[in-house]
Amino acid sequence: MTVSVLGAGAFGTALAISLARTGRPVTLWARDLADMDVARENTRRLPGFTFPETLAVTGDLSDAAQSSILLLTVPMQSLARFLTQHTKFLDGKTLVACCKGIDLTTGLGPAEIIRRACPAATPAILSGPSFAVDIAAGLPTALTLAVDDGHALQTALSTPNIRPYRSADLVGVEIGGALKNVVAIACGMTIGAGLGESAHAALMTRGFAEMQRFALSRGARPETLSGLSGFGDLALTCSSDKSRNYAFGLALGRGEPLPEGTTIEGKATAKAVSNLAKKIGLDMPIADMVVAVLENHLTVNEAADMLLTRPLKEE
Ligand SMILES: NC(=O)C1=CN([C@@H]2O[C@H](COP(=O)(O)OP(=O)(O)OC[C@H]3O[C@@H](n4cnc5c(N)ncnc54)[C@H](O)[C@@H]3O)[C@@H](O)[C@H]2O)C=CC1
Ligand SMILES: O=C(CO)COP(=O)(O)O
Repeated sequence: MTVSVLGAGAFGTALAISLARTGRPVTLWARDLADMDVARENTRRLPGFTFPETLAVTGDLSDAAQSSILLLTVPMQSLARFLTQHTKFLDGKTLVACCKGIDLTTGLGPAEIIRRACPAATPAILSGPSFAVDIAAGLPTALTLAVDDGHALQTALSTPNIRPYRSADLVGVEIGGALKNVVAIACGMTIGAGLGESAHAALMTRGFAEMQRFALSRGARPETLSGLSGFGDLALTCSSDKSRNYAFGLALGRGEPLPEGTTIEGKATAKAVSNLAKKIGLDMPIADMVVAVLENHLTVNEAADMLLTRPLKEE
C-alpha cells in the first residue's frame, strides 16, 4: 500500500516526512511547489526539516494520486472544493482526512464530504494531539484512526513516532477534532484577557461537555470523546501557544493584532457548530460566545459575564 499526502501545509509535510523516514516511498503533492523539490524542505510552512530521500514532491496531482492511500491535508474549508475538482483522480481510493473542522457551507464533517464527492472511496479520519513540528522533530505522538475495517491502513500509517489507534467511530473522531479548536479559542481568550487559570480550567471542562453533547446528538460513541481525538487533543490545544487556535484566542483576549495567513480552523467551525446546534435546539454556549466575539457582538469580558450569569444548573 503506497501513501501520498495531498496538501503541503505544515501538517501534510510533517506526516510525509515521518512516513518517508521509515524508508517507504511517499509522495507529497503541493498546489504550489515553490522551491520545495530543490531545497528539499518546506521553507514556508515547516522550515528546518530536511526531506528524507524517499520523499518525492510533485505539483502533478495525477502523479500523487497513483498511491492507494491518500492523506488529505488541505484545510477543512477547502476540502469539499478540492474533492469535487479532482474526483476523477481520487474516487475509489482510501481517503484519509487529516483536517479538523466542519464545513461552514454545508455543515458536514470530512467523512460525509468525502462520501458525497467520491462515493467509491473509503473514507477515514486521522485525528489526535499532534503538532506538525513535534511530528517532524521525531517526537512521539498517538492519534486516532477512524475507518471501517482499518487494520491494513493502521499498519500503513504507523511510523516510529506516529502511533495510530483504531476506531470505527468516524463521526465521534471528526467532531472531537473540530470542536476542540473552538474551545481552544475560548480558552486563549480567557487567558489573554487575564481572567485566570481557574476560568481556563472551567472553560475546558464545560467545553468538553459541549463537545460530548454535540457529538452524541450526531450519533457518536461517548467513549470516543474521552479518547485521543477528543479529550487528548482538547488538552493539547487548550494549553499550548504552539496551537494556532489558542494563540489566536490569546491575541483576541489581549487586544493584540490577530495573526494573518495562518490556518485557524476553529473560526469557521464555531459558526458552523453554532448554526447546526440552533437548528436542533442544542445548548452550545461556548461556541455561541466565540462566534459573538469573532463577529464583534461582544467583548471577551462581556462574553465571560454572559457565561457566568446563565441560569444555575446541575453539572
Ligand atoms: N499544523 C498542525 O500542527 C496540525 C494541523 N492539523 C490540521 O491539518 C489541516 C491543515 O493544516 P496545516 O497543514 O497546519 O495548514 P497550513 O496553514 O500550514 O497549510 C495549509 C496548506 O493548504 C494549502 N491549501 C489550501 N487550500 C488548498 C486547496 N484548495 N488545494 C490545495 N492546497 C490548498 C495551502 O497552500 C497550504 O500549503 C488543518 O485542518 C489542521 O487543523 C492537524 C493536526 C496538527
Ligand atoms: O490540531 C492540532 C494539534 O493536534 C493543531 O492545532 P492548531 O491548528 O490550533 O495549531
